[in-house]
Amino acid sequence: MSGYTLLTTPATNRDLRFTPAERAAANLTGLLPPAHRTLHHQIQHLLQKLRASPTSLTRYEILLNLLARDETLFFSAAQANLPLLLPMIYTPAVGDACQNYSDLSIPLRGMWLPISDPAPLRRTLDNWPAAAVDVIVVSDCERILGLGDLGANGMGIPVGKLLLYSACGGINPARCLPVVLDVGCNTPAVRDHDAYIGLPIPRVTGSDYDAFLDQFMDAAVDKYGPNVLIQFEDFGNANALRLLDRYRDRLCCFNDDIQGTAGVGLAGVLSALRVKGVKSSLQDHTFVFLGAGSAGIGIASLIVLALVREGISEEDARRQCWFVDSRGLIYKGRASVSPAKETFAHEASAELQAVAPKGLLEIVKAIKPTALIGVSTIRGSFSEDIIREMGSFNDRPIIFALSNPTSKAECTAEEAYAYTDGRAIFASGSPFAPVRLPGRDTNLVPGQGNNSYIFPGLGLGVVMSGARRVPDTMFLAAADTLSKLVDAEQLAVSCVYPDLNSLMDISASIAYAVCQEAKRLGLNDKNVDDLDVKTIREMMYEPGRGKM
Ligand SMILES: NC(=O)C1=CN([C@@H]2O[C@H](COP(=O)(O)OP(=O)(O)OC[C@H]3O[C@@H](n4cnc5c(N)ncnc54)[C@H](OP(=O)(O)O)[C@@H]3O)[C@@H](O)[C@H]2O)C=CC1
Ligand SMILES: CC(=O)C(=O)O
Ligand SMILES: [Mg+2]
Repeated sequence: MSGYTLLTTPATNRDLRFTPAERAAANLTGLLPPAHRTLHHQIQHLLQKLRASPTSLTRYEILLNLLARDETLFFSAAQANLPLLLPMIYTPAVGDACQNYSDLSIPLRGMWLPISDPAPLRRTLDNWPAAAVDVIVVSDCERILGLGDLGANGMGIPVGKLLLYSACGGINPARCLPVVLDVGCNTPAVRDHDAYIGLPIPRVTGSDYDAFLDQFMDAAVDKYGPNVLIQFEDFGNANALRLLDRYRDRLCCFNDDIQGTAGVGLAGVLSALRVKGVKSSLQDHTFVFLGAGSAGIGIASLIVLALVREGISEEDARRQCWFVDSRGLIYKGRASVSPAKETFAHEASAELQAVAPKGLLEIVKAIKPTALIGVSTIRGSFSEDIIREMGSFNDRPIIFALSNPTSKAECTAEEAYAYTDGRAIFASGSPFAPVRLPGRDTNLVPGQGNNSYIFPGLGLGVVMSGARRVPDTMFLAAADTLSKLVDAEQLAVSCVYPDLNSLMDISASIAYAVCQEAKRLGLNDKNVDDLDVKTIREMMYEPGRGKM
């Protein structure tokens, strides 16, 4: 490749970094101004521009435009500055981006597949430029973060997840495919907006929806082979678990909101057990989940798997997890309990049944959980009195406000710490800054309990091992690995996740654990015997090195 093509191909463009000799050799003379810049200089300039940029949307535009022009600069900057850039391309900014998608000045990226298109999906997939794809992130955008149904505007999520696959998980961006299955949108304000980019129809459901999903899964496997990893993302509650159950034993797929979140949730809990002052066994804990959807049921199911591994019966393990949904506490015999919720519907005394519809405070008083996990999308639902109540019978209450984006978090880090005199072990789905309580001389550091700690490394392990399926035990292995990477320094400031700066290394460790699990289960189509963490780390995509 040379000349104009070299400059206009994002993967090869090195912009003002081309040296005079390279410019002469590649017919670039005259196509670039005379100045020469180093990568370091350009990263610093980018960071300056981002810091001066006024809103999350303008920063998102800067970054997505850069990505479409110069992948080396984009991923080099991202990999070297993950704590700064992640919130700009992922949560919380990606929520703003999806809510304003049709007004953004960014190049379109990914494939939108409308259910109304009569062309076979298999043929449409041929329009994607890459012949080989390792990972597909697909959404029907019915539940974008905690923001609801955003229809085709939800593309920011598959795109953002795949940027993390490359920036944190070392998968070559050329081998990633973001997909929106456009089956309509049930949010009138989105659908009826005159600039809406998707199908302006109510959501298609039932057998037509299922047939479309089947067609997509078949087309993806036919085009990219049985080892292509398909990640379901931000499907609504009525479909998420159902689709996972439909495909998980047939294809190489997982649901990130159920299983990825489970991995990060369990890892946070395991780390919390190591924070000074907390009882050291999972068996001693009682969990109350606010929200009984994909994320909550996913986390609880993996906690159950971890407890069963410790020798607890599955039934007893489930009894350690209680759920509260929009109708109150779930218990055996309550009305409106779906099969997934039924698994965690326990016998409840008459007193507890009486408390069930009264709200979270009364439920917390009655159950006295050691851990309160928020996956409800309801900002402020962990109110001051609830947090204080958690602190009244726990030395170190575990309080995870995992709903995204920040505007949907059940409470802030500051609230969790302030109302427990700094005793809360807090984590949140979107980032919060460290908190210094009055009169203290050290910060408390909230960990980011986000599945971004899990899916990049998990996907990398699946790709490297050629695993044909993605069983739950891979998420157990990922959670164990993630938790073990939290060091004493982090635990001392109540942080239950490792430093975000080390996400590439974390992903290498998780990938190794996943490869070993694939081998243990006989699922690996590739030989993993020669892989260790160091080898995996060296194979991961970094701009200019890119062995993956
Ligand atoms: N940190 C992370 O890594 C992740 C965070 N999340 C976040 O978690 C949140 C939930 O996601 P997900 O589980 O997939 O969503 P779902 O739509 O599957 O589930 C939402 C749940 O919240 C419940 N809920 C809604 N309103 C209330 C209320 N007022 N009180 C109690 N419960 C309520 C719903 O109740 P009902 O069943 O009665 O309708 C439902 O059970 C989102 O904000 C998402 O961004 C999700 C995945 C990963
Ligand atoms: C993080 C994530 O996957 C979500 O909030 O949906
Ligand atoms: Mg999600």
